[in-house]
Amino acid sequence: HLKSKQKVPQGAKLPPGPAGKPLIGNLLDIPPAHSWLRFKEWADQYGPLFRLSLAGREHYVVSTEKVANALLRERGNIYSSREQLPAAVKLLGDSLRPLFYPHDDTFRQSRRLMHRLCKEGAAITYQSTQILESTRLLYDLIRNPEDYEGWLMRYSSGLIFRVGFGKVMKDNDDPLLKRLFAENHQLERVASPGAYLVDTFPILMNLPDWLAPFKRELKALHVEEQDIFFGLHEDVRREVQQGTAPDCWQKTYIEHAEEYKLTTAHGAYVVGTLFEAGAGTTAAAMMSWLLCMALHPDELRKLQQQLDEVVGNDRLPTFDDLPNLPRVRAVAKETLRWRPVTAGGVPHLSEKDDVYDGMFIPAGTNVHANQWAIHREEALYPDPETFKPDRWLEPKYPTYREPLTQYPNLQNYSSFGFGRRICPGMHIAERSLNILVARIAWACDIKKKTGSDGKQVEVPLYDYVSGFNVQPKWFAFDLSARSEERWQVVKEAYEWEMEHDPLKDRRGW
Ligand code: HEM
Repeated sequence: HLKSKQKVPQGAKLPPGPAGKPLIGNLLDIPPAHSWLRFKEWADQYGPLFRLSLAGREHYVVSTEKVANALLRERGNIYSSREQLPAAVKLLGDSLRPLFYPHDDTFRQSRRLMHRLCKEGAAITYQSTQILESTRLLYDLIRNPEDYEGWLMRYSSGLIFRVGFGKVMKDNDDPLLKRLFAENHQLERVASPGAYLVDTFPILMNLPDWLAPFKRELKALHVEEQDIFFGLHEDVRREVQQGTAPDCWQKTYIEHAEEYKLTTAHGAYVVGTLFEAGAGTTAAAMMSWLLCMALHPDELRKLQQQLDEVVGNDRLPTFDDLPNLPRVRAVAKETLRWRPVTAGGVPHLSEKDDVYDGMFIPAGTNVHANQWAIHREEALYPDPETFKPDRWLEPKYPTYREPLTQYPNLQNYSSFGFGRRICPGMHIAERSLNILVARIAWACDIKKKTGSDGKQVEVPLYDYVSGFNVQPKWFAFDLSARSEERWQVVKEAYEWEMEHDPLKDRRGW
């Protein structure tokens, strides 16, 4: 049903775009990494909706919030599918259903389950876990700032470990965590179109296994993924039977399974997906925030000033402080604008022929909402290359909104996608980013390093890893407690949290 009639209707035309080569189209014009930068240049040249053709497949790139909302949100009945990569689908088949077929009941039930676990009312109940894990983060970050990537990963995955499975992550070299990340890394590779040649040339799929090593690789990958998710699910199921399971997503699912018409494998997969989608993204956003602070000491100072006024010197910020900390929320929001985590957007697939603003969009088009460009639209974000939290705080900017006790917030922000596919973890992510920004800025100074020659060691503006989650490559900067008193506050909070940890007897240390 995805086949377009491919005839451009009368009065409409195809959108503009760079000219391609015969057969392969624009395939070779797309840089293998950081493609959103090239896409932004093309948007400047061709406008907010331009067309690429990749080996016979249509890829349209959207570069303003207006067009993204008009298509992906307002016409969500057409634009809510995902491309089913032939390599993945042929080999993995049914197990991908929860996330791929928007008109299939499995998809609806999966999103319903995710909503139950992650909606705002639920997210509020995870705040105490965010307080606990953020206190652990501070305690270790101050003692060993060089390993900031590891501590942020432990925070974001440790949070989901606790609320998702009732398990505690000890260190950032937890063996299960390593397995999950190795797996996640592979999955991102498989999920990026073109990673497997077979997605570009489906005919390769017909090769026998011995000529097609990628087939074995994919199968092994999926077996490992199922194995991990199923293992976690089984652990919780056993505990539910024994009456010892702590409250967690798996337990909620197991106890209410009959309300969701999902197979056990799909249910386990849905909860596993929340982990896969939520851990790396949150950590990546915070790595970019550290970069922003190292680059903008004046912004960190303003942030600390507000924190000192609202919170004082004697205690760490809590969730109750956040309505009074608009600058914390503005800084988090501006970080996601300036260095978006899913920079090129997560593509949606259209399922019906459509016309927008006189331009024809055939069924089966991959629509990319390029956040890098969306967040740099001059009219909305004047001086877009400048990191400027004030644009969310001062009435003279187009993005300002009243009242400051509520705005800025991250709800419906383009960073979290659009319409029926909008990030279900948004409420949890928003709380994580806000509380981490508040607590790290309250407790720590962040600045560029001074080299042995007495000069500042520069921090690169944009030296990012290539991959699905966009995070700065490890960089050198100084982080330390703002004072001995504040370090004492952190230590005491840490001891209190460890003592009152509801999963204390499950920690194993
Ligand atoms: C800073 C943190 C995060 C960012 C920037 C982010 C961003 C996104 C984006 C852009 C999408 C695609 C939306 C679309 O297709 O229109 C997405 C999907 C998703 N996110 Fe997040 N996310 C974050 C954190 C989280 C967390 C904490 C969770 C889980 C607790 C989560 C779970 C998911 C899931 C399961 C999907 C797939 C939804 C679907 O395809 O239907 N995310 N996220």
